[in-house]
Amino acid sequence: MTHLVLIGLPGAGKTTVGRQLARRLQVPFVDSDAVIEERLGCSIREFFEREGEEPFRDVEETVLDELTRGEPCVLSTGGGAVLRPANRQRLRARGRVFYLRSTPEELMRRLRHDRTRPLLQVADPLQRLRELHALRDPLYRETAHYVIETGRPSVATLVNMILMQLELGAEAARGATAG
Ligand SMILES: Nc1ncnc2c1ncn2[C@@H]1O[C@H](COP(=O)(O)OP(=O)(O)O)[C@@H](O)[C@H]1O
Ligand SMILES: O=C(O)C1=C[C@@H](OP(=O)(O)O)[C@@H](O)[C@H](O)C1
Ligand SMILES: [Mg+2]
Repeated sequence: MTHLVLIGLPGAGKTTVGRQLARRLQVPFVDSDAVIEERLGCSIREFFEREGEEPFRDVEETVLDELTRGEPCVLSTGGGAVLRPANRQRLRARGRVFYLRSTPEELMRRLRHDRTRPLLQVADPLQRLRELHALRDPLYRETAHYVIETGRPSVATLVNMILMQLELGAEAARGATAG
């Protein structure tokens, strides 16, 4: 078992799907944002407002490095985990990475009433999600081993889709060894 890493924009379902996936596999679940908040002693939103984005990214890089060296787990990341090249390389090299992909419109529907996402506390959050999508979609794709479209499927179906991809990957590896 290696680290199973979930990446994607805010609202993609990284935390929700990750928790269920870990339960199904009976492995530990870690959300890097929760670890960061514990370390900061305050919410990410408060830290963003007080210190700005770069100090947050520094802590995020350290935490992601530590977690991907540690015990294998399902690791749900924050939406900006792919911004730094070092993070992209480490996540891809140390785990199997799943990009939970969605449209900005669907993400907006999910996060309409959510006030915990610092990057979306702007006058036009849908426009912000569109910008983030345009900027980051190539970075998520570069980092991921698998892309999972999350528009319609329920959380339980998404978990099954991920498990199926893992099983197919394991079969292909067995076939390569046998052949
Ligand atoms: N596949 C899905 N279908 C419908 N709602 C979802 C789905 N995945 C997540 N959600 C909902 O969207 C919101 C954001 O999910 P969350 O797991 O916090 O996303 P992330 O960690 O990627 O930012 C939550 O209210 C969650 O219940
Ligand atoms: O997209 C981003 O840059 C961020 C996403 C957040 O996590 P979620 O993707 O779980 O909202 C959190 O890490 C921080 O607010 C920054
Ligand atoms: Mg999350």
